[in-house]
Amino acid sequence: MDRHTPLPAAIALSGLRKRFAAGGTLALDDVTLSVAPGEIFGIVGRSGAGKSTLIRCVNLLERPDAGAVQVLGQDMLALDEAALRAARRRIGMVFQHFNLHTRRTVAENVAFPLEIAGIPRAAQREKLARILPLVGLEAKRDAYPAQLSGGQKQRVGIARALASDPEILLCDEATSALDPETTQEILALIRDLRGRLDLTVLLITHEMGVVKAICDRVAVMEAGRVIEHGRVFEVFTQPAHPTTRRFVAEVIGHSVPPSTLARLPAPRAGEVRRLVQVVFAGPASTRAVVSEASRDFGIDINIVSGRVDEIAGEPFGVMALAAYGAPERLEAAFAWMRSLGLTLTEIEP
Ligand SMILES: Nc1ncnc2c1ncn2[C@@H]1O[C@H](COP(=O)(O)OP(=O)(O)OP(=O)(O)O)[C@@H](O)[C@H]1O
Repeated sequence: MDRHTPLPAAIALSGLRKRFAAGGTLALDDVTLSVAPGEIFGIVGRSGAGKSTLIRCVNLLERPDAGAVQVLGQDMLALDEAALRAARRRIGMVFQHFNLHTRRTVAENVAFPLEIAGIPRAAQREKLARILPLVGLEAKRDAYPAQLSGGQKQRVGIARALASDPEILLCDEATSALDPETTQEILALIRDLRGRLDLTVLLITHEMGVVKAICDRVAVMEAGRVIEHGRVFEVFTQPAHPTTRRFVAEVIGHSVPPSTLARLPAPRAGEVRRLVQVVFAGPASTRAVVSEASRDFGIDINIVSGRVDEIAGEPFGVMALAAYGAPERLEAAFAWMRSLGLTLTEIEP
C-alpha cells in the first residue's frame, strides 16, 4: 500500500498467487494492491499480463491459490456460498463484450439480476425507473440489443451492473470494443456514476489512454506482477519501469519520426548529438530552461517537438530536444535540468 491510500481500503488484495496449470507460468505472482473508497483505480498491462485473472479474484470468479482478498471489510475467501452471493451483490461487473441476452429487451436485461435474486416485480420496475435515466437509456427500454449501438449496449451492461446497488464496480476492458469517441462517452459516464453513486471503480485495460482519461491511480502489470503503481499524474510524468515508459509513450509520444530525424543537422567535429524527451510538470518554464541550459553550458538545443497536455486537471508539458555539444557539457546540462525536477529520457531514434 502506498502513502496516498487512506484507510480502510474498499478492496485490499495481498500476496495473490494463481497458476492455472501445474508447471505453467504464474498468472498472478505475489500481487498486492489496495483501492481506496471512491477511487477509480486502473490496472494496465499487455495481453496475458494477468489483469483479467486479478480482477476476477476480487469477486472470486477466480480463486487465488494463495493470498488474501478483502472487499468492503470482508475476508472474501472465508465466506460460505450464501455470504459470497450477498457479497457479490455489492460488486457490479461490466464486461468488454457486454454479455447481453439478445432475446431480452434493454429493461429485461437490466432487470435480469434482480429477477434471479427474487426481487418482486414492483421493486424491479422502481429500480429500472431509477437506473435507466442514470445511463441515458429511458427511450430505449423496450429495444433489443441488436437495435443498439456499441455504446448503448455498454450502457445496458453498466445499468445491469448497477441493478443490485453495488458499492464497487469492476470494469473488465469495458471500452475495448468501442470506437474512440464512444470510449470517451462511456468513460465519462463511469466517472459521472462514481460521483453520483459513491462507487469505487477498479478497471482493467490495455490502453494507457483509458487510464489517463479517468483513473486516479494506476498499477502496471507484467507477467503476473505489479511492476509499478502510483498516482496517474506521477506515473505519467515520472515512469520508473521501462514497460511503464513504453505505455506512457503510447499516449504522450516520445519518438521522433525518422523523417524529422533525417532533417536534423549532424553534430560538428568533437561534438555529439543527443535526443531527449523532457517532461515538465508544475511551474518550470521550459523556454527559460532551454535557453539557460544552452547559454550556461555552451550547448545548442533544437526543439524537435513540444506540447502541453493535462492529466486529472494537472497540466504538464513534453518536449523532444536535440542537444549538440561536447559530451561532458551535455551531461552537465542534463544533470542540471534533472535537478530542476524535469524528467529526461533518452529517445531511441
Ligand atoms: N482459465 C484459464 N486457464 C488457463 N490459463 C489461463 C486461464 N486464464 C488465464 N490464463 C493464463 O493466465 C495468464 C494471464 O491471463 P489473463 O487473462 O489474466 O491476462 P490479461 O492481462 O487479462 O490478458 P488479456 O487481456 O489477453 O485477457 C495468461 O498466461 C493466460 O494464458
